[in-house]
Amino acid sequence: MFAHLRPAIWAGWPNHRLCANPRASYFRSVYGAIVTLSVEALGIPEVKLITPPRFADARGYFSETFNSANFAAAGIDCNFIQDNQSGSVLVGTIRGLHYQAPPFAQSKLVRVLAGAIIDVAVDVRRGSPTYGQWVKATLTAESGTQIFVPKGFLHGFVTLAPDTVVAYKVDAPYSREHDGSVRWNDPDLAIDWELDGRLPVLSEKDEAAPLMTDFDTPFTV
Ligand SMILES: Cc1cn([C@H]2C[C@H](O)[C@@H](COP(=O)(O)OP(=O)(O)O[C@H]3O[C@@H](C)C(=O)[C@@H](O)[C@H]3O)O2)c(=O)[nH]c1=O
Repeated sequence: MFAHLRPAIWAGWPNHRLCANPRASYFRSVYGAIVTLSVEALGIPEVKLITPPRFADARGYFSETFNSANFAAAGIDCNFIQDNQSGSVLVGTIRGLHYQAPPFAQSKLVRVLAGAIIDVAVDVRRGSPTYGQWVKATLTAESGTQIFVPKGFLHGFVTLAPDTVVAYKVDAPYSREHDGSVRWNDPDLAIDWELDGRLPVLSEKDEAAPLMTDFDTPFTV
């Protein structure tokens, strides 16, 4: 009699990256929903890929996109104090590579509300064994996957779909005086933005950002 309320398996599942990771901590309920917070370390282990559970039913789904206790238990213990959102009209819009210097350094928890991005985090912690290395992950509104970028990393993304909306939490307030950037196409970083020959859409600030060789990082491990 309640067949119309029977949960549907969430169409955004599976996320192939997590399926491929035998250490990922997830399982499915009898209804097919993912019921644990999944946290996967990326190539630089301080950067995490996170998939919160989604509970699907005939209406759609419900998801706790952030729960401070559950995230802290999974190792992401930040006091997020500001929520940001940006909308990018065109495919191939790049925002980045950005940071805020101490004492306004920010950890970021990034997700996509509409469309899709490739998100990039670059380690710029002086003395880090992975200094100058970067990781990237595809985030989509459909999958609900998030990326955690700690302090000491440059952050940027490229949009893969028109009208992409990105939301992120930060644990320090915006400070124009501490805002900094490094050039998105720095030759030493050589980030593959997967632009397929397209020219990116950039802000004037990002177009004129300094190269890594001229960047005196304010971060140490
Ligand atoms: C980031 C930020 C910007 N602004 C203002 C400043 C400016 O007038 C306008 C646009 O700022 P931007 O050009 O820096 O916006 P954007 O290029 O989207 O900057 C963002 O890029 C991504 C990749 C990040 O990681 C973020 O931390 C942030 O740096 O918004 C705030 O008022 N508060 C904020 O927290």
